Amino acid sequence: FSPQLSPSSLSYLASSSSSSSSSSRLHVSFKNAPWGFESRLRPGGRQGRAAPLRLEMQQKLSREERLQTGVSNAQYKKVPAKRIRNFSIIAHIDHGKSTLADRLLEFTRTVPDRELQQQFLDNMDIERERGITIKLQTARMNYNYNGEDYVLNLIDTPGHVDFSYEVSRSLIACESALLVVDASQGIEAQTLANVYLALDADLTIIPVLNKIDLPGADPEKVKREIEEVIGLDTTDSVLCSAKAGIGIEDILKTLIEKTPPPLAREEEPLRCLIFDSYYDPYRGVVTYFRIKSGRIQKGDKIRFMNTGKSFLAEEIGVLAPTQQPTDTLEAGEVGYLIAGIKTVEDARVGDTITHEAENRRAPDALPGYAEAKPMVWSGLFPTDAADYDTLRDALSKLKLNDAALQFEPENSAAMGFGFRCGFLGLAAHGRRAGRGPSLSACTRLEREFDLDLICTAPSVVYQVKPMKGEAYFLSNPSELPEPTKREWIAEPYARLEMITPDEYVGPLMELAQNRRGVYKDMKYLVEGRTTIVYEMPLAEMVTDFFDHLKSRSKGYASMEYSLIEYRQNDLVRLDVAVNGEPVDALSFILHRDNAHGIGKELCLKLKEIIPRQMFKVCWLSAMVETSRGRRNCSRNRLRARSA
Ligand SMILES: Nc1nc2c(ncn2[C@@H]2O[C@H](COP(=O)(O)OP(=O)(O)OP(=O)(O)O)[C@@H](O)[C@H]2O)c(=O)[nH]1
Repeated sequence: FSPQLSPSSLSYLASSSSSSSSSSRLHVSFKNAPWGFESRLRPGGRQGRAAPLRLEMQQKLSREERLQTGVSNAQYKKVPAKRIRNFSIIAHIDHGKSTLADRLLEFTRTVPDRELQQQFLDNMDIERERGITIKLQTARMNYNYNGEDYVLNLIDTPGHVDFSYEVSRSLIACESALLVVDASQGIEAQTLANVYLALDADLTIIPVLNKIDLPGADPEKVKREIEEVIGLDTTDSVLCSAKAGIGIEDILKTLIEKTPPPLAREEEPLRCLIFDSYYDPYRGVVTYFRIKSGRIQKGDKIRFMNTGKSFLAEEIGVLAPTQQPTDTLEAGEVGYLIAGIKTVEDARVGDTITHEAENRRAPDALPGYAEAKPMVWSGLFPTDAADYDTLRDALSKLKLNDAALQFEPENSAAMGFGFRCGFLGLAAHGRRAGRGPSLSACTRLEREFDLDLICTAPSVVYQVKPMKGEAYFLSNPSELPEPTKREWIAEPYARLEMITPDEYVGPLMELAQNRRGVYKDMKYLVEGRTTIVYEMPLAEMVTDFFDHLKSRSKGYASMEYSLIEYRQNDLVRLDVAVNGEPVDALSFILHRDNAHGIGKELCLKLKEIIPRQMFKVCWLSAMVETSRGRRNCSRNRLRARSA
């Protein structure tokens, strides 16, 4: 323990899987430690006996230090375009994408020591703890095959559907994709969604059947499933175990032989596709790009074609996987750019970089650019009002790194001052743990900025047509005009695809039906699995749909969704009043048919949660709009117990 560490700089997270198990662990991380180290406290004694804690300390090294240890093959080598292979790894969550990426880096000796940091590519703490990839990371590998030097650019994609636009941009930057499927589980919903994106991007798909070391693995069955459901030929598929390091060389060989090399278009005007960007506090925004045509040089004056902003290319280079500056990069290569950009909003994923000079400028941008818009909104309030400024600064900092994050001040009589924040989507990694959609952002705020926050229930963006004027989008339910002042409300619908073992089809259909789902399609897959398609309001999915899906299917079903359109519905606003005063932060919009039941349930919950007082403090009621005004929906008002 370093003397600089005060108790307040120490935060810990206890994660004990079961109290009786000797594997229960206490994770301790030191916030202000000079070179951040992690320690694990493990019960040292036998099961069930109170015993002194044993302390294991593992010093974490920085990336650079890590690369200096052991032998590395990461030095920048220029090779002609015909010996470059740009590829991605696509998979359903937990099918082993990051583990495989790790193994590839290790096998090509790009990252020398595997023990030092597992899953090099998932480099954020939260991701490592949860084992989920949030941000893209790319890595350049040198590999000698048949006596020739090849460069393999791995573009890691985010695993979750919320990032499907980012996934699609990463895929466009590649020529092939390794489709990793868990050989003990088979195809899952996200496998299909990712394959469709890869097919849209015209990629060569190489099936990789992972986890063949597991006793339950049945690669032949999964191959049949891939052929029948996706229609891919599996003759060239590779069997591997990323964990045990089996089949890695075969993957590299297949990758080199099957992936088409990028087109050599050095003489055409410069066009680089941005597939990722992040904010570095010391260097500004770092942009990752793939050069589709032309050549970029350090010191070039460049232009981002969709935002119209111009910058000077102060530094360009490759990611091997640490940044290695170079002077020039040519068509087919993947690299990074530092150009004094202040926020990631100026270097958006999907934008095209070209030269600023008119005679060198590309005539048109690469297709497919879109601006990421937040789909799920939630209120964030600091539990201590004095933290309001810290929260605002923290959100501004997060925004530097997340172009889709939006926030605006919100003032609630009950909660005080806070912010209404918009996030990209449902973020299954949050729901997995049974928490709200903003978990990832919330956890980061709490962890990195030492804040204690209250997050309100998530809501979606509605479309409202007032009696006078144009329809507009509304993210804050408390701003919904009165029933007499509006014509209609529309809500976003998503196409939902669930894959499940046959025996859970009934419970899952019932779940979808209860959530206002409209049945669309059902198909039988290979050996006892079924895919069911519904169209469902997004609002019905944002809260706990995923948890219910998992519990009704005992964890076996998987889901995937994509937004389709806005549809008008009989929607109303439900206000919650405590002691007669409506609490605006608790307002939400829902279907009229559900209003009574949900309002009543909410009142009962609040009755339990609100602490008892020495005097008659409140009655709780949920009020629902009717065309004539408001109606109290919990008929027998629930009286909170007075002392
Ligand atoms: N037995 C076995 N386990 C594996 C293998 N590959 C990965 N795993 C385990 O599967 C789990 C998930 O692996 P990840 O590599 O994190 O999966 P991922 O697809 O990157 O997951 P996300 O980042 O959440 O999308 C981890 O516990 C791995 O140790 C394998 O070949 N065999």
